[in-house]
Amino acid sequence: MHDHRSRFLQLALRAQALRFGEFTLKSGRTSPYFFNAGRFDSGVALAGLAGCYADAIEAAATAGVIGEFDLLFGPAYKGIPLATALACEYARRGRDLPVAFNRKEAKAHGEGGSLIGAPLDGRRVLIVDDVITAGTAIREALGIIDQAGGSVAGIVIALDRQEAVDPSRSRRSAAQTVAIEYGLPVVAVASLADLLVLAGDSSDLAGQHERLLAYRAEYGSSPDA
Ligand SMILES: O=P(O)(O)OC[C@H]1O[C@H](OP(=O)(O)OP(=O)(O)O)[C@H](O)[C@@H]1O
Ligand SMILES: O=C(O)c1cc(=O)[nH]c(=O)[nH]1
Repeated sequence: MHDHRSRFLQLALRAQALRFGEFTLKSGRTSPYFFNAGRFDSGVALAGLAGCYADAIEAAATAGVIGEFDLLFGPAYKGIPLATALACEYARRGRDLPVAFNRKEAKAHGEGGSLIGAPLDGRRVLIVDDVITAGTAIREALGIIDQAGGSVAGIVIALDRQEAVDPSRSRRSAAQTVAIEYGLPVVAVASLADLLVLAGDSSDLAGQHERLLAYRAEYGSSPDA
């Protein structure tokens, strides 16, 4: 497993951002695990997470999976601190990248509108979000960026849950669907497959491994779908 993958999963477990139990997802599915990026709730935790994103992007760029981008966009809400922390990480690595994000409810006074930060017009935008399940949040972000005159260079997320959008019809995940439909690279720091490897190797997570496997058997995507 790539260093940034296992480092991210360990950080997420330590921050209790990765939890096991019974959780209702935005899609309505009941999941035995949940990734809550909001638990990266201190400067040190966010800096560690941002380092994992930056390393995953660098690995994808080296592999030729992702091209040039010149703005980071974080979809509300959890994408906002993630894109901001990643911009700070890039600054630490010597690159000053513009950053922008949206409001879920447009503001009617002051500067108004629903976009905050650097203008998107004419920019090659990298979307920075936490997790992809059914792809609803990512599709919304694609629409926002298009409307604002930006072009999307790719999407980076912390965790690809690798779930089939509609398992009764196909085993294609939301990440695969977005990649095919929009021709965009989707880079994940880690995926359900990585979590399964970790859970399979860890005596602490032995009890979770079976439940994760059962969930994947029911909803999991297939790499060649
Ligand atoms: O792929 P999807 O099925 O859309 O699910 C994943 C999205 O769901 C959550 O966002 P949510 O809209 O709950 O908002 P939040 O960032 O405000 O928590 C999460 O932060 C992802 O963005
Ligand atoms: O599908 C979701 O709604 C979802 C899954 C997950 O692991 N984390 C999250 O914030 N949302």
